[in-house]
Amino acid sequence: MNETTTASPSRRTLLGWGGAGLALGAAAAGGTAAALRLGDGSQPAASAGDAVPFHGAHQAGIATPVQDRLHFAAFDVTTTDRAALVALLKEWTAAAAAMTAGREVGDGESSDYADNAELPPDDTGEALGLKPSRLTLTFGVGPGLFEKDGKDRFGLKSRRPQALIDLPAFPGDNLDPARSGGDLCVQACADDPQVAVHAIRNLARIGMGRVAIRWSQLGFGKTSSTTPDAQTPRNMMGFKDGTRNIAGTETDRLDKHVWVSEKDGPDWLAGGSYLVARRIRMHIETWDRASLKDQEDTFGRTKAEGAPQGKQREHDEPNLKAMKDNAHVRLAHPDSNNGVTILRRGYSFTDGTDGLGRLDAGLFFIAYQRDVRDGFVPLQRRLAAKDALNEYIQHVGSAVFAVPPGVRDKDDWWGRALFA
Ligand SMILES: C=CC1=C(C)c2cc3[nH]c(cc4nc(cc5[nH]c(cc1n2)c(C)c5CCC(=O)O)C(CCC(=O)O)=C4C)c(C)c3C=C
Ligand SMILES: [Fe+2]
Repeated sequence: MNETTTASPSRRTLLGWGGAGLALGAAAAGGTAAALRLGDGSQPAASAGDAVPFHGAHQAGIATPVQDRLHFAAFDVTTTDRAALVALLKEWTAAAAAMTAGREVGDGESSDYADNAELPPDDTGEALGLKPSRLTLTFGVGPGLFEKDGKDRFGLKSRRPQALIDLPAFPGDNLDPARSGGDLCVQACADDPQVAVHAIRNLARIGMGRVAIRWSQLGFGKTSSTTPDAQTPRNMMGFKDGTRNIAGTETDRLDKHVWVSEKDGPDWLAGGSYLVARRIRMHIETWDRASLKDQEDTFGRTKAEGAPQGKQREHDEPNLKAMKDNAHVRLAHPDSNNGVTILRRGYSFTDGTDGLGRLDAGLFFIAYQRDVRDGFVPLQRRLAAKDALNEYIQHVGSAVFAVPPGVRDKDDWWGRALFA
């Protein structure tokens, strides 16, 4: 698994080192960043400025510790040329490896480093001087890449995973097509919002003429944790969110519930996962008028401590029968769903106010799973039918992506096995 490295030179420092910086960058691209940067083989301790290695068996940004900020982008592929798409994915991979290591895209931002001062710089520059900030870039492919309007656009139709279904409609959905779907996605997570936004902006810029951003979502205040020792974050409803999630260290549970195995197929996806994203709007003003008792009954947990109802401490084992029949946690718990378990990695969002003066705020829900047909779909069917939380939320955006395994080394690239 990808580990966080402690040495965290800023982008400018790396440039300042000149040749040394370039040599370090090349080594990072070879997958030895952690060892080189530490130099002593010791285990790294994560902190907010660090770099998370880009190369590995699985993509970073799934089981790796959750960062503070999100910029998620879904892209439409606008080119019809398979070779142009492949070239883009190679360029994206090189740029992603550089940015996650805290380096600039291509030759950099300023004309000092560009080949030709008459051209725009390779990097837009706003992350210059900022630390890597644990930036992870996680890449996925949507159903439309395989087939759209009955057309096999890139000769990939036969390679579509059976589990990459078009999600069914759920009761209560009010999905906006302009905030749903996408042929490709990139999930950028970082501890500094400017680093995450810079990454998506530069990928979009590289993709000009071949892809176009369909929709994107900024997120803050992570609403999940893959590191159970850390304090559990709270969502916009004021409740601890992520108490019972799969931890990044639980390799058995990750293998069982998150990573696609070789026998699941298809081959190109082994070691990858499936991502479901849902933009879930909260009716904040209604929630804020609900009594504490109603709020706690809605989730089946206490607000202050986050303990399951009838228990004292946050991490006490829930007694589902102590919760109301329609409590969110009771309905979502694996014991109520034949063991169904997903890895949640969502973020809060606030996108100003709507035309009626209400906050446009909520949860940008992200879940990773080994098969959406045994993960998000049955869970959401149950929640959509019965969840007390439905009084206060509405799903307004939706997308599903297959997330390939990790990029192995500097010769590998996002989607290589798919296009092979
Ligand atoms: C389809 C899956 C889920 C959706 C959609 C969903 C939306 C949603 N959840 C919260 C807040 C909380 N969820 C909590 C637990 C929880 N939620 C899901 C699944 C979905 N949630 C699961 C599988 C679980 C874990 C159940 C368990 O094993 O006990 C909690 C409790 C704390 C925790 O365990 O994380 C909160 C709080 C909101 C606000 C929301 C939509 C806006
Ligand atoms: Fe939930």
